[in-house]
This record gives sequence, C-alpha cells and structure tokens, in this order.
Amino acid sequence: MYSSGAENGSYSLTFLGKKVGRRHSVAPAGKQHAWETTERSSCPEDRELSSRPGRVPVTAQVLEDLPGSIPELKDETPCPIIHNTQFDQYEDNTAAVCHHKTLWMKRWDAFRCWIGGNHRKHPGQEVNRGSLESQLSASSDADQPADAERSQDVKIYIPYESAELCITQIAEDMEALKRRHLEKLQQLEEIFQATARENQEWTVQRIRSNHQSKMNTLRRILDLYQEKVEKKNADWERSVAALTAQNEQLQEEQRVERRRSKEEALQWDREKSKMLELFSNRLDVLHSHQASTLQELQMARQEVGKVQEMLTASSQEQQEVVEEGESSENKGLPDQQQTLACNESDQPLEGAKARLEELKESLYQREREITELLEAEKSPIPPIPLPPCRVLLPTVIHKAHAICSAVDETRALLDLMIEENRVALVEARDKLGRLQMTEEDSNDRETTDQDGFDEYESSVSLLQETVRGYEVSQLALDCIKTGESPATNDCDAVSELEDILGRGTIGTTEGVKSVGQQLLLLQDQLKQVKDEKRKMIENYTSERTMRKKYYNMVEDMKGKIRVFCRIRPVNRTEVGGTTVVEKMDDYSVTVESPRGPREFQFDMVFGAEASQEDLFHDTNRLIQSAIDGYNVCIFTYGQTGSGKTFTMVGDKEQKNPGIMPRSFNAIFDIIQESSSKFDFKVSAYMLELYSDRLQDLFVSPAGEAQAQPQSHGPARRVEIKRNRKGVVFAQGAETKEASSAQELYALFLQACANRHISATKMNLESSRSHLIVCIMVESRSLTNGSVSTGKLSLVDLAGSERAAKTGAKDHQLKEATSINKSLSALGDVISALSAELPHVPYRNSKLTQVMQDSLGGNAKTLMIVNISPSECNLDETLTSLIYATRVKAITNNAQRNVENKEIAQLKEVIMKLRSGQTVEEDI
Ligand SMILES: Nc1ncnc2c1ncn2[C@@H]1O[C@H](COP(=O)(O)OP(=O)(O)OP(=O)(O)O)[C@@H](O)[C@H]1O
Repeated sequence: MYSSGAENGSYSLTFLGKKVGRRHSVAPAGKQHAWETTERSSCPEDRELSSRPGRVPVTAQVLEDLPGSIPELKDETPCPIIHNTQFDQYEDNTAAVCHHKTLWMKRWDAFRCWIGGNHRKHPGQEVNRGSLESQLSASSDADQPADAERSQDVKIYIPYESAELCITQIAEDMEALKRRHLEKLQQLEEIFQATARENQEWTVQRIRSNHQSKMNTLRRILDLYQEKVEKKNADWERSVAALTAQNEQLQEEQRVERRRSKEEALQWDREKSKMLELFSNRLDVLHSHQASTLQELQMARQEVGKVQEMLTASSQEQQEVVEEGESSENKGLPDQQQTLACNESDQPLEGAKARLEELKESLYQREREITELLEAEKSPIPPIPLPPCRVLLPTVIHKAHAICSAVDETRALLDLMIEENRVALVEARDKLGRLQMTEEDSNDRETTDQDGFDEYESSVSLLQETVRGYEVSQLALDCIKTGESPATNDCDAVSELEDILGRGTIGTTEGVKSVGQQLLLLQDQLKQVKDEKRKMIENYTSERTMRKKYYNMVEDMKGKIRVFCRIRPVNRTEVGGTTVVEKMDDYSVTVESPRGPREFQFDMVFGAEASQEDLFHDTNRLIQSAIDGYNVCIFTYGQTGSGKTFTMVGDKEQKNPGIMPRSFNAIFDIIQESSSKFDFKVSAYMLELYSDRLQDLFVSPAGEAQAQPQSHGPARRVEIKRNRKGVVFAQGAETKEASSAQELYALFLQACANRHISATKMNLESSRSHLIVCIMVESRSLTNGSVSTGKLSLVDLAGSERAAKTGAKDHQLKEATSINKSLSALGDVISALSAELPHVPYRNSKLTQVMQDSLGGNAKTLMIVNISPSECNLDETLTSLIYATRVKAITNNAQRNVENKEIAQLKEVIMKLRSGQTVEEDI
C-alpha cells in the first residue's frame, strides 16, 4: 500500500509500489516540508498553491491512487484534512478558508461516498479516473453549479502540516486497512482451506458410498450367480447321477442279456446242428432208399428179362408143340399125348406168372416203404425256439430310445448353460471394465482414500476371478459340447485356466469340470452301447435270416404253402396321405391299426422299392420244380388296385415284366440247359373265370359266337376235373404247344386280348376276372426214358372290392359281386384248411375247384399277397394279411408226377396180359 523510504536525503511516498510523492528530509531554507506530487499539475492555480509553502495539492490523482479496498468510512468520521488543518492561521483569508472547508467537506462526502461505492475494487485494479472525477464533480455540481466548470480541475491547497497529517492519517489508515486486509486474507485462506478440506472429505465420502453401493450390487449379483451356478451344479450332479445309474442299469441288463443271448445262441446252434443232422439222416435214408429202389428196379429188370426169356421159351415150346401136334395129327397120334405135351408147356408160363406175382408183391412192398418214409417225413418236427435276439431286441430298442431322449435333453440343458454362462461372462466383463474405468476417473481427481482403494482392489480381484471362473466354465462347456478333452497349454489363457482348475480356487469351475468329464465318459459309454446295439441287431438279423432259411427248408419239406408279401408304392391318388404299412425286415411287416401296430410274418416281404427282378429271383426255384415234374401254383391275392396284375403280368409296356413273362423265359432257359438230357414238350391252356364261368381265352368271344351257330350244338364248356393223382385239369379247354418263350408269350398275349378288363375308380385297368395260365411241361429223360409232367399254374386273381370305393354300378357291380363271391369261397377254403377241418368246401366255387390242388393239394404253392401302404386301404390290407397268414398254415403234399419207364412198361404189360392182349417183344 503506502510506504516511505529515504532517497538522497528525501523521503518518497509510494502507494502500492508506485511512487506518488517525495518529501525532502531537509526542507529547503525558509520552507516547510511539503509533499510534492510527482505529477505536476498543468492548472495554474494548482501550481500557485503548490508553490506556496506548507501546502500540497491533493489532486484527483492522489485520491485516485488510494486503494480500492479501503474499508467503508463511517458517517461520523471527520474529514481528516479539515480535522487536522489549523484553519486559524488563515484568519486573514476567512472567506477562502470557509470556501475551502466547504469544498473539503463536499469532497470528503464525495470521497466517503466513493469509498463506500464503486471505488471498492480489488487491489491492483486500476482506478477509474473518470468515475472518481465525475463523482467529485457530481457532488460539487449538486451543491454549487457555479463551480461546475471548474470541478474537473479542482485543486486543493492544504497546509503542509495538515497534508502531512492527512497523509499520515491516510498512511495509518492504509496500514490499518492493510492489516485488516491481511487478517481478512488470512481468514479467507483459513476458511478456504477448511472448506476445501470439508469438500474433499465430502467428495471422498460420496465416492466411497457410491463404490460401496456398487460393491453391494455386485456382491448381490455375484451371490445370485453363485446361487445359480450351485443350482445348476446340483441339477447337473443329479442328471449325471441319474444317467450314471441308468447307464449302470443298462450295462447290467446288457450283460444279462448278452449272457442269455450267448446261452440261447448256443442252444440255437445245438438245435441247428440237430436239425442238420436230422436232415442229413433223412437225406441219407432217402439216398439209400433211392439206391435200393434202383437196385430193386435192376433186379426187376433182370426178372423181366428172365420172364421174357421164359415167355419166349414157352411160346417156342408152344409153337413146337403146335407144330408137333399138327405133324402127329398128320401122323395120327392119340389126343392124350397132345394134352400131356400142352400141360408140360404150361408149366414155365405158370412159373413166369408166379414170378410176376412175386415182382408185383415186391413192388407193392417198395411202394409201402416209400409211403411210410414220406409219412415219416411229414411227422412233426420239434418246434424251433425263437432266437434270443428276437426277445432282446425290443428291450434294447426301448433302452436306446430312452438314452437318445436323455442325451437330447442333456444337450438342450448344455446349450442353455452355455448361453447363460456366456451372458454372465459378458456382464461380469462389463462390470469389471466399468469398475476399472471408475477407478481411473477417481485417480484423475487425485483422491487418496486408502480404504476406498483397498475395497476397489478387492472387488476388482473378485470380479476378475469371477470372469475367470466364467471363462473356465465356458471352456469346459464347449469341451463338453464338442466332446473333446480340454486342450491344455495350447495358449496362455487355457494354461491359466488350467492353473485355476488345478488350484481348485473356483468351486464352480471344478463342478463344471467334473460334470464335463462325467459327460464325456457318458458319451463314450453311449457310443459303446450304440455300437453294441448295432452289433446285436446285426447278429439278430443274421440269426433271423439263418433261422428263416432253415425254417423255410423245414416248411418246404413239410409242404407248407409259401407266402410272400408285396407292398406297392403309393399311387397318385394316395400321395400326401398317411402310410400305415412298414416293412420291418425281409420277413416281417407292421401295420399301424387303430388298435396299435400289428406285425405279420411271411416267407418274404418286398417293400415298395423292390423290383420285379427281386421278386422273381425268389420265385425262380419253383419254375425248376415245375420242370422237374411238380405241380406248382403261383397266385396273387389282394384288394383291387394293390398290384396283383403288375406282379403277375407287369406293366402295359412290359418295361417291368412280371412273373408270367419271366416264367416263360425261365422255362425255356432251363429247357435249353437240359436239352442234352431231356426231351421237353411245353403246352399251355389259359382260362378266365368271369362271372363264375370258365372261359377258354384261346377262343375269342367273337370266334365262339361264330362257331356256335355252325356247330348247332351247345357252347363248348370248360370243366375242372382232377386226374387220379388229384392234379386239376381243364377239360374242354384248348391246349396249345409252344416251342419257345416267344411263342408262349404270343399265346399269352392272345389270351390277354380276350380278357375282361375295365376301368374302375380304384384302378384304370381293373381285372374283372380271374386269370388262370397253366403251362404243362413234359420231360422225357433221354437216359432212362422216365417221363415227368409238371404243371405250372399262374393265377392272377381279380381283386376284392367295395362297390362304394370302386364306384361300380350295374354291370360292373354284378362283376364285383361275382368276384367277391368267388373270393369269399376261396376264403372259406383257406379257413377250413388252416383250421384243419374235415370238410373243405372246394365245390362252392369254380375258383376253389381250379385251385383245389394248389390249396391243400399236391402242389408246391406260392401265394403273393399284394397290399397298399395307405391308410385309406387299411381295412382291406388287414383282411388280406390275415388271410395270407392263414394260408401259411396250410400244408400241401407236393408230389412229383414222374413215371419210371420200366414200371410204366411193366404196368402196361400186366394190363395187356390181364386183358389178354399180346405183349410186344421190344418192351
Ligand atoms: N410294385 C409296383 N410298382 C409300381 N407300380 C405298381 C406296383 N404295383 C402296382 N402298381 C401300379 O398300380 C396300379 C394298379 O395295379 P394293378 O392293376 O396290378 O392292381 P390289381 O391288384 O391287379 O388291381 P385289380 O384287382 O383291380 O385288377 C397299376 O397302374 C400298376 O402299374
């Protein structure tokens, strides 16, 4: 503020470091000390006053230089200049003094006003000269407008002592002010420091509480996660325990079943070997009988030779006797001698007859033996036990299903866990990031609260561990999902996680890890179980196939009718509908009926994908039998539109020929192969059973109509007859010979052209009649001359139909009624035969008469039951399958129609001899 200092024997007055005046220490002679302003006033009055001793001009500049922070002056504070100036010494100039006093009073007021008003400025701030002066002038103007023009340049001359006093006073005031300012400053500093301290504490407090609440939230979240993880762990442990228990149970069952299957397989092997032994024994017996029969035949041949010799000898003797008789007649010998000679010649003939009787007896004996043998063949064969796999398979499949569903559930749970863990991991990472960012902000604000920092550190480390825990869980869960073991040390993160796992710091991780390991174990076990199941199924299938093969052999030997089942593909009208038929394997088919699935067993089951070749492949064997001299019948059965004609005949364009055309080829292929040993003759007749009337298909209806009026007789009737051996034949039907497959096929086409076919709702080319194609193959052995006659009957039955479904009306309805009637008669026959009833109603229908030798007769019969896979035909399918199952129970007595050359000739000789005919020598 103000200071004074000695300067070359003079004192200078400075205000706030600015030199404002100087006082000479040694007053000039005759002059009092006076303050001189450093700035000289340009006003002449000023100069005048200042030149006067004891006076110092107090200019606006001086006042202006006063500090702005001068404390407010009280109203009663007297003007120091007036107070300190001894105006008495200016008695000579009273008016001027008064004027000055008044002026000073005004100025003091103005000064006081200025001090209390806008002049309170921050130290160092420049004083607004204009404002001071304007105020000074304003105050003077108010009271004395006359002085207005001089107010700008008012110069006050005060006595030096007064000025000194004034200045001293001012200096003291200033000092006091300075002190007060300093005190205030100190106070302010203290307040500031206290406030800053308080503020800091408050901020720290707030940050701490903020952190605390965040920490609490985090802890709560962590607790929640912990709880969740524990719950999950418990769930996992429970499911793992359940799976382990299930697995153990399964393994136990598997062990038991494996043991049982082994035992049963052994038993089955034993049965099989027994069966094979039985077969081979029977074969041996058959061979030995064959050999002995041949021997017998040889002997018989020799005997016949002897008889012939005897006959020749006797006839020669007779001849001689006759000749002798004639000569003796001529010579006149007596009658007695002639009679004697005749009696003698009769003796060898008697011997020959006796020998013939003997031979006959021995042949009958052989016949009886062979019949007994055949009877023995028919004797019941011990039942074949079901293979063990058959019993096991449903259990295994059930268990496998249970495991698969458990695995699916576990997978879903695992996916859920992975997702939840991933979300939790992301959240924990976010939280950690946010916490770290908050801490960085706090660091920027330079808060140095140790407790808060410690808490922050602990929460960060806790969060980091949680994040790690989640990362490990994620890794473990991923490993579980992919089914791979966790790759250790493949990267730093994994090794770190492995460290954590190893230290066992995170219970959750350990739990997850153990669950993962157990799951991996379970997966392995499941794989093993699946492999074993697959192997068991394979074993079962092969066992079943073998069993079926042997079973079929046995059934064949028994003469059982073979039944194949063929499922046709869905047709255009059925596309999009439900299919209820499923081929389980080569021998069984299941139908989903409203009362649950029903399984049917057949000798062979062909699915929709089976080709005509596949079907014929298994049928081919019967063609060979027909050529060997057996009576063979192949017929198709099923509802309308189920594919009977497709199976028997094939499609219209013959791109997929059926059994009939293939059989024609096969017959001639076999004939070709055996042409060096046999001489064959193939002939055929083809009939249609239409509206219970048998029609010869080689005669066209037009031709028949033409022939009838010319012959004037009744229409040629075809009738079913049976020969002595029970083989059915059509009397009155034209039989045509064929020397090649093409010729036979041409005959077949000719017959088909005469068939009744029309379109129904169910089938565009529905057979309205039953087609019967009979091919007779006569083979004569070139080596021994034996003759066998085989008959191959190929029957394409018309399909059973419901008028409502087929939309049959009028004529078609009559056809349908007739078809259904004949089929129902066939059903009755099948039922009677399968139930082994004493009476079989063959005569109820022409169809059953035609098929008499095929069902319960002496034929080798194959029935193909055709079914539709669709739900809309479910009833018909079930009916067909039930009938087919019944047919399987029917036993035929297949016999070969062969006549041995010698026996036939012997019989002929006997017949001739009996009838008294002469027997030719070349027999
Ligand atoms: N296995 C199959 N593969 C392809 N198409 C088939 C099969 N089975 C039948 N079809 C077709 O189904 C339709 C009806 O067959 P098909 O004429 O053989 O029946 P159907 O049982 O003889 O009938 P209907 O008793 O009325 O004569 C035909 O168009 C036939 O081509």
